[in-house]
Amino acid sequence: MNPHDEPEIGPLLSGIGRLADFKSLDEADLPALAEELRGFLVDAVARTGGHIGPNLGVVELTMAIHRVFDSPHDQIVFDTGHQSYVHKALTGRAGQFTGLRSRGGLTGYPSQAESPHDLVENSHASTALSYADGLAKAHALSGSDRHVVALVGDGALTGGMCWEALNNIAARDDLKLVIVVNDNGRSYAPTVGGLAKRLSALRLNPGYEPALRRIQELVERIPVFGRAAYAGLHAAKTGLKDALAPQGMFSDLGIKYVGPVDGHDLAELTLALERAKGFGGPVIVHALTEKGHGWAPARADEAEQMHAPSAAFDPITGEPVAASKRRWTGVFADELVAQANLRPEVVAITAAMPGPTGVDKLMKRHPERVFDVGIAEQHAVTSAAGLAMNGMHPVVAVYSTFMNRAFDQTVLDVAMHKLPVTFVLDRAGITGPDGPSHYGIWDTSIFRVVPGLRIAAPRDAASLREEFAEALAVDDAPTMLRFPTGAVPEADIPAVDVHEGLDVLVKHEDDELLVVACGSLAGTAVRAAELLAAQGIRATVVDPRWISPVPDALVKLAGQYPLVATVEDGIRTGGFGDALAQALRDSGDEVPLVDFAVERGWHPHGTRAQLLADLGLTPEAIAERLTAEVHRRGEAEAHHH
Ligand SMILES: Cc1ncc(C[n+]2csc(CCOP(=O)(O)OP(=O)(O)O)c2C)c(N)n1
Ligand SMILES: CC(=O)[C@@H](O)[C@H](O)COP(=O)(O)O
Ligand SMILES: [Mg+2]
Repeated sequence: MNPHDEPEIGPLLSGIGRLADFKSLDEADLPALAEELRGFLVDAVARTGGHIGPNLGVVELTMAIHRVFDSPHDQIVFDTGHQSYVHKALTGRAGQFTGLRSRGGLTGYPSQAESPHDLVENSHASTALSYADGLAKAHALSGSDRHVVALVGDGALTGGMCWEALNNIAARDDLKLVIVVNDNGRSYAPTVGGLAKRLSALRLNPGYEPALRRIQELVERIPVFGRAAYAGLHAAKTGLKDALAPQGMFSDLGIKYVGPVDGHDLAELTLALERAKGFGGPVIVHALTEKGHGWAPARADEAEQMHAPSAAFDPITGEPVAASKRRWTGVFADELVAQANLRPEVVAITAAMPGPTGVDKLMKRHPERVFDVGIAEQHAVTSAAGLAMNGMHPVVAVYSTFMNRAFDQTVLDVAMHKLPVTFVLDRAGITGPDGPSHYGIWDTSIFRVVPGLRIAAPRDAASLREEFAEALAVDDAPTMLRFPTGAVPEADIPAVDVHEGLDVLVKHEDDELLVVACGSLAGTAVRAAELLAAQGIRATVVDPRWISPVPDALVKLAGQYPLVATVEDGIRTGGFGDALAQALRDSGDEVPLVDFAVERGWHPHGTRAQLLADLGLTPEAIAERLTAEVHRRGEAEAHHH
C-alpha cells in the first residue's frame, strides 16, 4: 500500500473524470489502464474493506462493456451489484473510493444518487435478468434503439428468478438485450449444482475453446436455420457436445449464445460484445473469468476473502488489518456441530454461503449432512420441508434479509404442515456497510404472522446456545432464531432472576417502568436502565427470549406497569413492540407503551453503531426519551389531582 492516505490513482485513471474520457482513450492504452485499475482497487479496498475478489475479476469485462455500449443511453444492470467498483471508477468516481461503504461515501453497490450510469441498487442476487427483461420490453414498446446489458454471475444464475426471466426473454427475439454471464466458477464457495457442471465443462477443457470458436465463426456464415444443425452435427462428430453444453443449455431455450470467451482478454471480449450487440435480439455472452484476477495475496487461505466481502486488509499479505472478535456466527457454527453430534436428525442447508453463515464448520465434520443449494433461498426452505417430512430436522442458515424471499415457502410449505425446521437468521437487524437492501430488519414483522412459527432472539452466546437447543427440541412446528452481524458480547448478560420464563436482567422492587429487551439490544436496555436509575427512575428490564408469539407471562407482567418500553433491532411496524401492544389490548390491560425500533424508511449505509444512533437505539437516547415520558406522566398526574 502506498504510504499516502489516499489510494494511488495512475495517470490514465486520473484522466477519467467521466465515462466519455474512458471511451475516448486509445485502444493501445487500455491494457495499461486495466493494470492501473487493479492496483488502484487493491490499494483502495485494502483500506476500506469490500468485495475485492469479484471486482478484480471484472476489470476487462467492465471496460469492454463500456467500450461497446453507450451508457446511460444503453442501460447496464449489475446482478447483486457487488462487482460495480470498476464501473464506478470508469464513470468518474475513482477519487471517491476513500469513503467506500462508509457514511456519506460511495456505496458498495450501484447508487442512482451517485451517477446516471447506476440503475439497480438492490444487492440481492438473481434479479438482473428480470430487470433487463422489463427494461428491454419498454424499449421495444417505444421502438427505441437502446440496448440493455445485464452482467450476471454464475452464482446468481443458480437463483430461480434468473430462469423465470430467461423463460420470458427466450420468448422474444425483439429485445435488444445482451446477457453477459460472468463465469468464475464461484459464489463465495464453488458454484454448485448441475448448472455449474455444465458451465465448468468449458472452464476445465480449455482445449475446446479454439475449436468452439472455429465452429462459431463457421456457423456465423450459415443462414440461421442451418446454424443449430451444423453446430450440433459438428459438435457430435468432434465429440464436443459436452463443451457445447452451455450453448445447448441456453440455445435450447432459443437464446443465441456467444462464447466462451476469455473474460480477461479485452480484444476478444470487445469482439464478442460487438457481435452480440449486432444481433439486435437477446443473446448470451459467456465470459470465463477468475475472481481476484491479477492479485495473489501471500496467504493462500485468504482465498475466502477473494469471495466474501472483506474488512480492511494488508494489500500484500491479504491479512485482515484488525483482529476479529468472536462473532455471533462463530458461536452458532460451534453449537451447530455440537448439536449435530448429539442429534443425527439434524442437517443444515445454506444458500451458497457456507462460510459467512458458519455451516462450513459442520460441512467439514459431516459433509453428507450439509446441503449448499446455491443462491436459492426459496428452494432451500421447501427442500427443508421435504427433509423434515422424512424425519430430518433441517437447520436453514441464511441472512435475515435474504429470508424475505422465502416467506411463502415458510408459511405454506413448512408451517402449514407443522414441520420441525429451524431457521437461523444471521445478520438480523441493522448491518451497516452494505446499505438498506442488506439490513435484516423485516424478519420479526414478516414471520411473526406465520401460525405456529416461534421466534427466539438470543442476547448473548449462552442464550444463543440455549435457545438453539430449545428450537431443535421442537418437533411439531418451525422455529426461528435471529442474531446480528458482528461481535457477540464478550461477557454473557446474566439474568438476576427468572419470572415465569422471562429472564430478569435488572430488577427494582419499587419499580415504575418495565423495559422489555429483545435479543441483541438487551445490553443497550440494561445500560439505559442504569442511566435511568442515576436519574432516580427505577426500571426493571426483562428479556422474553422467545419473542413470538408474545409470552403470556410477559403480557400479564406488563399489564401491571404504568409504563412499558420495548427495545428491538427491527422494523417498528409489525415488530415485537406492536405485537406486545396488541396482546395487551386483547388482554384488556392496555398500558402506555413506548416501542424503540427501526422506523420505516431507506436508511443510508454507514456503520451499525452510526445507524443505531441515528435510530435512537442507544442507551442514552432510550434513557432520555423514557425520562421525559416519566416526567410528562408525573406532571399530568399532578395536574389531574
Ligand atoms: C438473494 C441473495 N442471497 C445471497 C447473497 C449473498 N451473496 C452476495 S455475492 C454472492 C455470490 C455471487 O456469486 P456470483 O453471482 O457468481 O458473482 P461473483 O461474486 O462470482 O462475481 C452471494 C451469495 C445475495 N447477495 N443475495
Ligand atoms: C453482496 C452480499 O450480499 C454479501 O457479500 C454481503 O456483502 C455480505 O456481507 P457480510 O458477510 O459482510 O455481512
Ligand atoms: Mg461467480
